[in-house]
Amino acid sequence: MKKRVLLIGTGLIGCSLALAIKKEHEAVIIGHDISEKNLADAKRLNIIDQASSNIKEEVISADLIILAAPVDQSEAWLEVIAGCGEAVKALVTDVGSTKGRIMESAKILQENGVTFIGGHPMAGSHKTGPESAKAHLFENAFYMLTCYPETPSEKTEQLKNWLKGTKAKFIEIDIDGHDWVTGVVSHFPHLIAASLVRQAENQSVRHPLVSELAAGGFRDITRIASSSPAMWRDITKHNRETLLQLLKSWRKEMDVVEQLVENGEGEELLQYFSGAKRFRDSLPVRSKGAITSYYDLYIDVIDQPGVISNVTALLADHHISITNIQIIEMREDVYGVLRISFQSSEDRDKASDALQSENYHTYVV
Ligand SMILES: NC(=O)C1=CN([C@@H]2O[C@H](COP(=O)(O)OP(=O)(O)OC[C@H]3O[C@@H](n4cnc5c(N)ncnc54)[C@H](O)[C@@H]3O)[C@@H](O)[C@H]2O)C=CC1
Ligand SMILES: O=C(O)C(=O)Cc1ccc(O)cc1
Repeated sequence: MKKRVLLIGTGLIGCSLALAIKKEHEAVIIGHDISEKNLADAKRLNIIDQASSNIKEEVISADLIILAAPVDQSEAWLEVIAGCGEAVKALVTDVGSTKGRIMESAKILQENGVTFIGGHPMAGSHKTGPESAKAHLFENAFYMLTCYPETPSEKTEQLKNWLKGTKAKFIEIDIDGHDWVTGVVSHFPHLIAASLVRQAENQSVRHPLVSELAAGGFRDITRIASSSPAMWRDITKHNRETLLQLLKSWRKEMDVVEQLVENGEGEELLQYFSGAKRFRDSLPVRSKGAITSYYDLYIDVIDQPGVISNVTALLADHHISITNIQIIEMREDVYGVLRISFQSSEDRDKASDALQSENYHTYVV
């Protein structure tokens, strides 16, 4: 008999996992969601095989349960699963960006002999829902796993086997370590990106050029501020302690910066920026990190009606999806530049080949 996977939350991450599981396993995937639309889209796109009709029965008959709703909601689902008692035989996991509270709440499953292993695939997008899901979303990305000291290692291996189609790099990490590291490299940068954008908005009333000039690089460094506010609300609530500690140390860092600016002493400033450059330049270039990278391709285009739709239609014909498109400069009869972002370097290379074969001039910066 085919194994049964119950996916609770048929959004971007849940559906991407479902697609990756389907590549490697002959399982039946049952979806459940409070959004009728997302559930229907997941079914229409053949990501799930069926929508759940009786959720308690599905919990009991599942071999694997994946909680892929926002972190606050996944906590509530743990209680529903615990309520099904010892009849539950599934291995249970989640995809939440934070682990402390989830792992604490999931302890109730142990009383029924049910294994819960926390999961966090460290890749995503600012898009949501099943239509943005991709089987290769997690390829080469880190996939953090958190266990209890008593979790049998064969259960962890079982989960990795279920998820092998993701082609992610699994890392087992302790719960506090997870929330600290992701706090530093993902959650805290999100707070700062949001506050930078709000600062620019506040200052834009003083000078209208602020918005104009915030295009380009400012948009790039604040890109993550455009991802789901509801998701980040929940992450911030769940990783509160880490974020408060990081805010304290950031304030100290800002005091140092303020002093440097006030002193205006060249050598001190040079040392500060050199230190930042040194550490940044030492970061691995080719591996994926906590914040999704986008792969940009630049295309020279002349301003003629329909040029953008020609480019996007060509890419659609080659089944290449784009994550963003921006015109950098375009005046009548003058060459402009289109910047198109892709989710992988493979997509970017395919796009470049397709466009060059139609005589477009493309380049990577
Ligand atoms: N978006 C990203 O880049 C990443 C997100 N995550 C985590 O993945 C989880 C899901 O995020 P996404 O897939 O990006 O969001 P999404 O918005 O695409 O999907 C979430 C889904 O959960 C459903 N949902 C909400 N409340 C529910 C409930 N009570 N019961 C059942 N379904 C419910 C929503 O209707 C939606 O279909 C979050 O916990 C997030 O922290 C982890 C890694 C990356
Ligand atoms: O939008 C982006 O670039 C991200 O940073 C995606 C992301 C969001 C939340 C996570 O827990 C992990 C990855």
